[in-house]
Order: sequence, then structure tokens, then C-alpha cells
Amino acid sequence: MGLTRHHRVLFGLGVVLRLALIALALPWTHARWFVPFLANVPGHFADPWGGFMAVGGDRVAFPYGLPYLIAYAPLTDLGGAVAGLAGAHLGLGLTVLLLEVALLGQLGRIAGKDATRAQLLFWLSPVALYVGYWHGQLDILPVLLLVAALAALVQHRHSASGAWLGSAVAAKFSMGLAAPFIALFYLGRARQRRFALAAIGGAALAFALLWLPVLVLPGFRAMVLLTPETAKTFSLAVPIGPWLYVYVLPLAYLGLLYWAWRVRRLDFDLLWSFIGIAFMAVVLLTPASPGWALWALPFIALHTARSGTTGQLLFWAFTLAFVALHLTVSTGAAFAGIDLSSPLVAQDAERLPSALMTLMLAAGAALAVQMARRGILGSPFYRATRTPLAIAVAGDSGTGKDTLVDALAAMFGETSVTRLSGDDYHSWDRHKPMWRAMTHLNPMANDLEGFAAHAADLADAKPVRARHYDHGSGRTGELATLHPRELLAVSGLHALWSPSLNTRFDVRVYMDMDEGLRRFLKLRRDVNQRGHAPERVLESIERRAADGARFIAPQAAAADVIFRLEPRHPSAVADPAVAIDASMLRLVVTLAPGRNFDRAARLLASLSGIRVIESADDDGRLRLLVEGEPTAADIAAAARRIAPDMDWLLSAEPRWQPGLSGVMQLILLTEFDRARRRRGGMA
Ligand SMILES: Nc1ncnc2c1ncn2[C@@H]1O[C@H](COP(=O)(O)OP(=O)(O)O)[C@@H](O)[C@H]1O
Ligand SMILES: O=C(COP(=O)(O)O)[C@H](O)[C@H](O)COP(=O)(O)O
Repeated sequence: MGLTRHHRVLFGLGVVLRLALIALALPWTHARWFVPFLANVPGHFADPWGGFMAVGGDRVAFPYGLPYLIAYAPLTDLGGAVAGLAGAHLGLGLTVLLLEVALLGQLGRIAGKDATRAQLLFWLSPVALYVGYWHGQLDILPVLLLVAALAALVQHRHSASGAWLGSAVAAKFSMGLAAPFIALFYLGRARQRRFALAAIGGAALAFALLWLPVLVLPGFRAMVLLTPETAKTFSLAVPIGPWLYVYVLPLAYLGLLYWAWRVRRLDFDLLWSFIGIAFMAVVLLTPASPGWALWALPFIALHTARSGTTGQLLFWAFTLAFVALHLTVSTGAAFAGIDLSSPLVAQDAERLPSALMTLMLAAGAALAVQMARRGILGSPFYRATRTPLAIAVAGDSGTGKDTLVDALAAMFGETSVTRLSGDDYHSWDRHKPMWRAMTHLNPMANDLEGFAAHAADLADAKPVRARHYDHGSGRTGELATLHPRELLAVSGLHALWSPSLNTRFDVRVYMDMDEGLRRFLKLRRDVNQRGHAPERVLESIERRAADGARFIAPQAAAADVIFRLEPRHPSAVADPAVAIDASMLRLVVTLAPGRNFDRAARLLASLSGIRVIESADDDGRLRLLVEGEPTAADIAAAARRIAPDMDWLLSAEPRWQPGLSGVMQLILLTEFDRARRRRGGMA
């Protein structure tokens, strides 16, 4: 999205503020710890940590691993070589700035249409300016590596994502707090599970390369492994008896992890929200080092960019209170030669810091709760894992129900769709004599009560135990478990039979088909795929005609959308031995009374090579006659345009179909998008 002049001014303001601070402010941490350590590296490449302590350096000066050296030493030492201490400070400050710019780029890959707002919130936040250039922490590096890992993940580059994550953890162990949530993201859904090994391999390799070479160094072990920072995790403890405490942060973190595990199926936005809330818990539940707030900043910036006024207020209240607090209690910087590096408030003057801490906690907690409500409970994917989007596809035998459900699975991903077929609820196997007395189309020949009960349970995200009818053998198999997923596709001869069940469906489809075409396609399928003799199929079609008119056709009245395939010329179905050419078919789409075609018609008319004629039938139902052969690429481009907010449900690699099947995919996509909005603006 192009930057407006206003945006460019704001980004420029952030750059000017940073350059001014780099030039005029000398953080105590840089002067006392980081620059002396980094300046000492060139003479002690064998063991920079041991070398620094050997020359009397402070043991807590640089509790960081190889990634920090690789990132921060070059410009700092180059600056030091060129212009002494001032040059070293300049080099270190510029490195922080460059790493922040890199993080903005990664955040942009994740934030999509909210990128500019999220980047500006990060770039102008008091936390980024204070932590990076006044208090002078170097946490921007591990945060950049973690956000790069998540950006690679959202782009399905799983080995790279693992490598970035391994590097982030090698840079700062605390980034490992994100790892269990990422593991749940991979393991919770079949379509992601297959990439878990690639991610683990990338992480293990990167971590090993960045840790093994230095783990053998005594100086590294002394300065990095034994850092006192970790102890802060246990600082907030609630006494529950003599020598017995509950550690609040671990408790909160484990609770969050359990919640993510209970959600079971995470999409990327849920993963992002869980990690952001976990980092906020660290900031709120420990006397956090100022740098730790930077871990949460990308997450709260993107959340705020997607929120309304309340979110904005909470963001600024939290970040300003956090900085005000640390201005009073943490070290600062010398500014233009004036020493302002001591905490502004004496340690025993606890009232002001405590008031600011309370304010920061209140705003931060409210922000974390809002992130949980909007980012998790309000997530369309989370809500669909609790109440799946449900579609019913009814129609006579051979009208294309299974073919349509296959097209749904192609666009949403097989692992996101639960298929419930009415064929699995026939009362008897194929060889039972009862079929001579009753056809499959008669509701009495099917356990429609069990079918409806299972459909309702799956719509409530409850698993069911059902048998499967095998059309190849004509027999019903063993009981198997059907698990709920984000989408429930209920198809069959009687899928729209139950008025009470029909209210559970978000989309109701009736498959109609020109009778000659249906006979043509059913004959070919039942002979080739179900092993029936042609004469038996034709006899069955004749015998079922009355029940079709009596029990199947009336279900069309309950449909939102009726798809009717017709041959464009009778010759198309003259010879069953000649395969149907898609160009010989046309699609008639009929919408429920009161519905209009605006979106669908606009969409279809935009497809190259498509001819659309709009009409109305006798009872005022709008009808679209569609002919043409759009390519799969045309369908994909139209899908992105017509329903941009359906990304959360679509497969990572949707398989759009060419021709009239693709047109039906698009129309169903618009129907699901409509259902999403009707459910209260999911997304
Ligand atoms: N849009 C279509 N274009 C061409 N052939 C189709 C189309 N839809 C269905 N068919 C074919 O018609 C036959 C019946 O379709 P199917 O989906 O099995 O119907 P149902 O599930 O309603 O019994 C199958 O051989 C299928 O390949
Ligand atoms: O009418 C149908 C429903 O299936 P569909 O709508 O898919 O045609 C089938 O004929 C019966 O399920 C029996 O199947 P079989 O032919 O295996 O006896």
C-alpha cells in the first residue's frame, strides 16, 4: 500500500528522533558495558567474554551470545577504529536503527493491509525510542529474529522460519517462550504438521551453529549462562505457606499455553496473539528489564493497528507509563554532555515509581485482555473451531453433490473440511432385498434422525462416530470418528430434508441438473466407478423418478443457491461413450427469493471469457445463466478481489478450478463471506 505524505513525515520524524538521540545521548549501558565489551572483541576473538573479564571487565556487561557479536560488533568496532569512543557509540546506535528498520520490513510482511499503521506505531512508540536510544538495550536483535521467523512462517517458508527461530533463541533464551505456541501451530492441523520437521531442522541447525562454537568457552559460560536476568522470572511469588510460593509468571504462562492447547487448531493470527500476550505477561508480571517491553512491542503494535480508539488509548497509556516508570527507576543517558544517566528518583522514594508501575500494569493488563478478546476470542478461525461454518448440499443422485464438496475441499483445504455424507445413513447395504420395496430416495430408507444428529453435533464442534457406505462394494464399513474442523460439508439426497437442521447451515445448496445430462453422467459414473450394469442403472433411474419428484426436488425451496448444469446443446449428451467437454455445458445459478446478484454478477462479469445473462423465474428468484471457460488463474484473481477477508479460512494453497466448477467455487466463497459477516463480523 503506498505511503501517504503524512506517513512519510511520520517515518521521517522517527528517523530524526533516532539520529538526534544517537548523536546527543550516550546511554549508561552503552558507555559502561556494551561499547567497552565490543571494543575489546578485536583483540580477543578466541573468547570475547573471557577476554573482557581478563582485562577487568564487568561480568554482567554482555550476557549475550554469538548473534549479538555478529550483529553489533562490526559497526561498533568500525566506528571505534575510525573515530574512537564517539565513533563506537555512533556505530552501535546505527546498528540498533538498522535492525529496527529490518524489523519494520518483517512486520510489514505479517501485517498485510495494516502494515503501515503497525509499523508507525512501532517506529514512534516511546518504548522503542527509550529502550533503543536512551536506556540503551540491544533487545531489538532477538525480537527482529523472532518476527523474521514468524514472517517466514506466514509465507510457508518453514525451514527458514525454524532457522530464524533458532537464531532468536540463540540470541536470547527468552525468545524460546514463543516456541511451544509455534509447536502447537504446527501440530494442531494436518496441513501444517507435515512442515514441522522442516522447521525443527532449521531451528536445531541454526541454534547449534550459533551456540556450540562458544559453549566450550569458559568466559561465555560464566558471563552468558549464569546471567542473573533469568531469576526475575520468579520474582513475583505469592506465598501460600511457610517456604511455599506460587510463581505468578510461570503460572500465567502455563495457563496461556494450556488455553492454546485447548484451542487445538491455531491459524497464524491466533499464534501471533498468543505469543504477544505471553510477552505482555512477562512485562507485566516481572520487574522487567526495560528491554523486555520491546519483545511485546511488535505484537501490541499490530493489535493496536487493527483496533479502534480504545486500543489506541491503551497502547499509548501503556507505552508512556512504561517509559515514565523506567525513567524514574532505570539508568538513562548522558545528553549533550549533561549526565542524566542516573534513575530520576531515589530508590526509597517508592510512591512515584509504584504509582507509575500501577498505571503501567493497569493499561498493560487491559491491553492484554483486549488482545485476548479480539485476537483470540474474536478470531474468525477460533470461532469457526467452536462453531464451524456449515454448508448443506442436497440433490438427486448424480447431480454433482460430491463433485461440489470436492471443489470446496480444493479451495479450503481437505484438512479444514469435515465431510458428512447422507449415503452413510442408508438403512441397508446394497444387497439387501428391502431395496426392491423402497428406493434410496425415500426418507424411510435412511436413518435421517442419526444423520441430522451427527450434522448438529459436528456443527457444534463435537466429534461423532459414524459408519461409511462404500459405493464400490455396496457395503457399510466399521464405525469411525469424524472430527469437527473449521468447515462442515453435509451432502446427500436428503441434506436439506430437516427444517430444524437447515437453520444450522450457513449456506444451503441444491444441486439441480438437466435430466438428460444427469442420466448421462450418472450412467457413466455408476458403471465405471460403482460397478453397476448399465441396464440396472437405467432401471434404477426409472424406478426412482417418482420418489425423486416427491422427496428430493422439494428440498430446492430451502436452498440459498441452486446450481443447475445443462448441456448447451442436446448433442452433448447423445453418446455416453463420448466424454463431456466442459465447453458443452452451461450453469444456471438461482438465488433464494429476496437475494440479489450484485456481488456475484459483478464478480462473474469481471471474469474473462464469461458470458452472464441475468433473468428472474416465475416466483421472482433471480437467475444467472453462465457460459464460458475461465481459467483457474482468473478464478483465483477474482477470489482475492471479491472476498479478501476470507483468507483465514482458505487453504494456504487454494486449488481453484477452471470452468464452471471454478464459477461455483467463487459463488460459494461469496456465500461463505456473507455468512461470516452475518455471524457478527468474524474477522
Ligand atoms: N460440473 C461438472 N462437470 C462435469 N462432470 C460433472 C460435474 N459435476 C459432476 N460431474 C460428474 O457427474 C457424475 C456425478 O457427480 P457426483 O458428484 O458423484 O454426483 P452426486 O454426488 O450428486 O451423486 C460424476 O461422474 C462427476 O464426475
Ligand atoms: O442414490 C444414491 C446416493 O448416492 P449418490 O447421490 O452419490 O448417487 C446411491 O445410489 C445410493 O447411495 C446407493 O449407492 P450404490 O450405487 O453404491 O448402491
